[in-house]
Amino acid sequence: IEEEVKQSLIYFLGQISSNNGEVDPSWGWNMTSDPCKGQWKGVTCNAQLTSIKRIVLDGINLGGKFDAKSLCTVETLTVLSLNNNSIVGEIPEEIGNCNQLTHVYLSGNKFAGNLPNSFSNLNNLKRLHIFDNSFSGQLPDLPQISGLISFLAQNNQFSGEIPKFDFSNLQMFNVSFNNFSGPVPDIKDHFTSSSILGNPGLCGEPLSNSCPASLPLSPEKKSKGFLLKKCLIYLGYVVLGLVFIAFVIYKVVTRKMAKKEKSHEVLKKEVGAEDGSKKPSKSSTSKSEYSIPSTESGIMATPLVLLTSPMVKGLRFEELLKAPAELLGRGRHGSLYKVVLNDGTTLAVKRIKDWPISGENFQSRMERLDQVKHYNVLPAAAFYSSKEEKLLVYGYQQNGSLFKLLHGTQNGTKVDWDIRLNIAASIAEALAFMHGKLCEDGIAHGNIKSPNIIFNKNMDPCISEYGLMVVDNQDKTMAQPKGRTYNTFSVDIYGFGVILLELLTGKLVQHNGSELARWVHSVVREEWTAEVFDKTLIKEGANVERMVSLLQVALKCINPSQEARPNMNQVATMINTIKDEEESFIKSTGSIV
Ligand SMILES: Nc1ncnc2c1ncn2[C@@H]1O[C@H](COP(=O)(O)OP(=O)(O)OP(=O)(O)O)[C@@H](O)[C@H]1O
Repeated sequence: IEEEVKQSLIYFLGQISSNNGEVDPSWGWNMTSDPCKGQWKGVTCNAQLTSIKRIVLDGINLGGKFDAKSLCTVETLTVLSLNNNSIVGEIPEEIGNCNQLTHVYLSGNKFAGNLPNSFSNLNNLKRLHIFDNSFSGQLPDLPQISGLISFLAQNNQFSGEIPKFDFSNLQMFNVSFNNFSGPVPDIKDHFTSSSILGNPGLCGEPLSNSCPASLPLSPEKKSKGFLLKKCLIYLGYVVLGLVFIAFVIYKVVTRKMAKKEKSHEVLKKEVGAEDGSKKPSKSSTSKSEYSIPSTESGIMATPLVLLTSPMVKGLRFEELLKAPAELLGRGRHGSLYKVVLNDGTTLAVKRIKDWPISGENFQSRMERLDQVKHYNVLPAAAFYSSKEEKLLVYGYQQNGSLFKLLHGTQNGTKVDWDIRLNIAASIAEALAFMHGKLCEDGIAHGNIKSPNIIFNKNMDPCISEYGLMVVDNQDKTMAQPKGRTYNTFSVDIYGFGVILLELLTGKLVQHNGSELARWVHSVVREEWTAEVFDKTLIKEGANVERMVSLLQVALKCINPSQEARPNMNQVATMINTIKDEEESFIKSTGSIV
């Protein structure tokens, strides 16, 4: 664990313990001990002891303030539990930086003020329990967090309307005894009135006081409203007119520019043809023989497009092509190179050939993908596109892939059940998030498999190459009725199901997983289910019931009929339930947390 992280956490504990920053020495939080080796009270880490996952400091008389900035230097924190203390003051906006948090338990304290808006950015959050405090003001946009399954905020002073949660996804919900007002949202199929009681300003079913019918407008108000409406309509016409004029100007200018560029390109081509040494092509001698070979004439039809990652700031295409490159793999769709830049930055560059996608479509696809970020999805840092090839630039991740972890020869690496379940849950969450955000754009991953799950510097799993493949014929799974269009999203779900099978059986995947799927089906049919699981899991004493539950999720995902497969949100919820069961089991046996 980095020194900076330790220092920040010790500061956090000092602030939250009391007002004078003192830390109880018997809790072991000091610079000379390791938070992950059981020496820091209430801290637990991942199985490799490389990153902090949980901080649980319930009922130990903490009476200071909550310093989110120092806490959130721990990027990997998933569980924060500070129930039943006397913590005072507000929760700062910086809590939004702890974006790995899945469980936040702050009940029974003296927290006051608003719940910051940044809470709605915690898109991995599942359980938020803040009851028995003095929070006030309106709630942030919590319904934006699609995976939230439990929200308990009773006995506070929250006001305003109750946000429009998707109550069918919530397992627990309680906002009773606050100052909420307005109509009660439609909870009746999911929760009883006890979830909303004690809010004098609320009205409507299932409460006994019905909401007042909206009052008719007075004539004066009516005419004012009419005038306003008229003004807005005229304003709308003016804006539309302006947009149209701007569009025409834009078209004329871009057409002129395109003409100019074309002639420029032709000129460049001619120069290139005259002077072969200027071509950064395969045969070029000016370049290291290990650099990325280019199949093209060397004319850069389009420049390298840099996305929002700071890693490639100011990088030029020539520099990328000239840098020493090592071929890491040659897949079905292209090759992957490890490239080291002059300043030591290490990149992974994927070169895709013959992708029948127009430059414009490719560009807008990449730009859209750049807007959708998830901690467990590796973002592209830059791209290059020409007719013949596309290059995608990522940060190089040195910790290998899931394929390597499961089937590699790293001697003695123990991939226990806890690690496997956490990998499954993180990937499911990330894929559900991406599917949700990119559903309308029709951009699925297209090639989900264990070599495309790679580990970042914290050893957390990341999905790589999202959206790089438009699914082709070979990727289609079997037994689809003829003429039916393929849904790339459900191809991802099949791919994810095969990854689950790999995690459970430890077996290698061949032929798109169809053989492994057949074998698993045959064993399960014969009711030898336990035979399916990886022997190391059985030896470790992993809970067979929960392994069977995960196997059932896998079998649902690889259902030959696309329509019968669950969507990624449902898959993530099922796996999270298994994980929750595992966590409460661990809690009840007292081994962790
Ligand atoms: N950003 C990265 N950093 C480090 N290693 C990576 C990165 N991206 C992919 N890899 C690893 O490099 C290897 C080769 O990747 P490549 O994309 O060529 O293989 P592939 O995904 O099997 O091919 P294809 O997708 O074309 O079928 C894989 O084992 C993968 O785990």
